Amino acid sequence: MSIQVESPAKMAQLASPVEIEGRSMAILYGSETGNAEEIAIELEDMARRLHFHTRMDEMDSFKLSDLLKVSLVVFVTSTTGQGDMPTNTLNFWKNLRREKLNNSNCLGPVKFAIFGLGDSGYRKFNWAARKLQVRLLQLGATEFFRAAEADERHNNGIDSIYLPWKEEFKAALLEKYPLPEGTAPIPNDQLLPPKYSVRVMPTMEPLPADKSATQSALYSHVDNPTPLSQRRFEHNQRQDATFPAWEAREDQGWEIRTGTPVDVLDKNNILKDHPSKYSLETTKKVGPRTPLPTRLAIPQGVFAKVVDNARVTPFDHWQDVRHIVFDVYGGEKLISKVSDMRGQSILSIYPKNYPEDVQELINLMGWNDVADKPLDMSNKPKRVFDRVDSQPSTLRDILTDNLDITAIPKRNFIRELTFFTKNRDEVERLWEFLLPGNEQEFYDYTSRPRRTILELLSDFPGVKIPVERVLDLFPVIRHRDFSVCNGGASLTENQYDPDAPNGTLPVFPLRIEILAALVEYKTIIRKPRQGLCSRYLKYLARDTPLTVRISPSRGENVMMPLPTAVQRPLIAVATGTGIAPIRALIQERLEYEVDTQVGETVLFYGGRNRDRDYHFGGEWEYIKGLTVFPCFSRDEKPAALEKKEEEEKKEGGNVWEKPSKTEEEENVEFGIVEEMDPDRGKRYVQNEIRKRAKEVAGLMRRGPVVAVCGSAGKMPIAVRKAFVDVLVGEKLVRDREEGERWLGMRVVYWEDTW
Ligand SMILES: Cc1cc2nc3c(=O)[nH]c(=O)nc-3n(C[C@H](O)[C@H](O)[C@H](O)COP(=O)(O)O)c2cc1C
Repeated sequence: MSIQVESPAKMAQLASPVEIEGRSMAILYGSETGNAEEIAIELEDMARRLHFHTRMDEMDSFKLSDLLKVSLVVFVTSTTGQGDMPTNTLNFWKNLRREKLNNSNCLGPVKFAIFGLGDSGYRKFNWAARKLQVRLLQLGATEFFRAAEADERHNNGIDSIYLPWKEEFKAALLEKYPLPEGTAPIPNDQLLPPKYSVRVMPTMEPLPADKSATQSALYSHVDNPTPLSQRRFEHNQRQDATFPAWEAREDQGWEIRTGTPVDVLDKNNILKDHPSKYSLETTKKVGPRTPLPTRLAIPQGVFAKVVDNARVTPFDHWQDVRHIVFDVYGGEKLISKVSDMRGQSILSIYPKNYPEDVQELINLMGWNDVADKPLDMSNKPKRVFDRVDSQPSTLRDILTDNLDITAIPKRNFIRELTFFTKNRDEVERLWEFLLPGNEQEFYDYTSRPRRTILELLSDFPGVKIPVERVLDLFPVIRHRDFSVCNGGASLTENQYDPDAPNGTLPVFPLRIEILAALVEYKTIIRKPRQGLCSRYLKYLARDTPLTVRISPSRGENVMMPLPTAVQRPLIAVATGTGIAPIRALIQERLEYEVDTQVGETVLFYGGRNRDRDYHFGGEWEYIKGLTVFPCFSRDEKPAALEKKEEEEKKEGGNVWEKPSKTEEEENVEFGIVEEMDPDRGKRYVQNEIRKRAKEVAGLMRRGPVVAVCGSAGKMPIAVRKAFVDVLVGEKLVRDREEGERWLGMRVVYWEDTW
């Protein structure tokens, strides 16, 4: 295939869309982890090439009245929670649902199209897109093109539906909005002008080379209270300053020990279901250099300081779960806001890239001369935050704080790279990934092994991205949300607010705790995979300052334990780190004990092994009115399991076994089928609920609050079925249908799963 390549030097000759009256498009997205945003970016690129004047933004940044100002609106939204709208659509959605708009036909002139992203493993498949579509039609808007519902479970994921939809959509646009004579669509192999503007300002001298090294060394340890981690702490001095020598040595370590690497990590839950295959065996003795603890000017952000960062799972356990404690300085306002959230709050953390990764990218791109000079960013994405110190950001700063250089590369990114290499072989190889019919190759190279942008760029050394394009090309780092796991507005001893001017009164910081399961695993790529946030949290040291955000639990069915709800019994079901919001709820209820009769609490906790993942298990016996039924799926047959894991190890851990059980058998074991014998399956929470039918039915009669937290997928479905089984079995209702109605009307049923 031969492709005409623009050399970077000729970048000024860009193909610009022409202005055509009555040809404008808004592309509005709702996204939690970036998939919908990525599609919105692609659709905008397509629309610009068809000479539409475009505006692409999160739904929440768009006013309802602005919908009337464009020729077309394309909505791209994922579904989150249990059929919920994504967080960055909630304001827009609230406005759209205002009662006074009913029957107003206020969106009469609006033409729209919707693309939904979902996962058919969830009961409410693509509900966000469906709800949005229904409401827009109710308000008089017209659907310009058929809606699509992409399913992540499809063979090629979202693309299976998206790619053909996009082609049809493009054809419909050209048909209904024909271009004037003499104007043709801009072909895909011509570069469009950048959307954002970045310019290196030549004035500032580069920072001294060792400045960042000295400062970050102060923060390069994990502070754990356990004796083992104490030993780690003592050894945790940087031993080798020249990346990547030390880490690379460590990485080779695990590969030699485990034999052949693993090549498949493409199924949900695979890591959890086959921990011995994918988890890393060693714990590193030396942590990498951590990013500078500079704080970011995040809107509604508050200042926080790390108080503790303790691993709560044993070191030889496959999963590193952290209990991380922060002091948050938000003053009276924050304290009252958190009290209002009543044990259901979310802490958002903004992770950063590590200095060695940033330096590697700078080397690869040849940016060493400009990396530490200030940038003029007159137009930048909203989520590119400045640092609090108000110095102009440098390229190194934004690569550290804002741009996700270790994300899995998406199609847009690869397509743009074709413009920035002079090497024709590279251009052809990059294009190969993008050609129709090559979706599998693209997936095998990117998502399957979880290859990062940085790794892709080192596979294509001819690619040199101009600094002016960085904001257009790299995805922006997304914050990660964690359920706060302590309740009550717990204040710590008075301290001085580090942000306040000298001489002001001491403040009481708010203590906020989270339980974070770090994502670390191996694939065919030699270097272990680590989530960006996991890596950041793993080495987050005591006293590290950072900016965080605290917000109420999302979703439309958030259950607030208001005083009346507190008097009801609570049936809590938690698996693994799902215990975090439940612990917060339990602690929050205790706050009411002084002047209210708090209802009793029953907790069904599900884990694998009592001695490995019974998070906070030691705390329960001290809580009045709480009964706990812990169940551990792997404690029952340790010998058999050990044997199986040994066998997996001998095979080198690289063979993806077909499940030995059929879906139906798995469902029986998992308690999803009706009328099963609770003693037949493993010790899962749903089986335990059936086993305790009498106690559960007793609580059900009293209109309890039911809270189910943990992994999404089969667990919440199985648990709900178990509750219905109990209602039927204990003759509270005649049949399952009535049981479902009971749960809907007589119980406050809250799910928080992920
Ligand atoms: C915590 C969580 C909850 C989800 N809930 C649903 C759901 O209720 N219905 C659905 O169809 N998909 C659900 N999904 C699947 C997402 O919609 C899907 O992964 C999508 O690609 C995410 O796109 P985003 O990155 O733009 O948010 C859920 C995914 C997660 C992680």
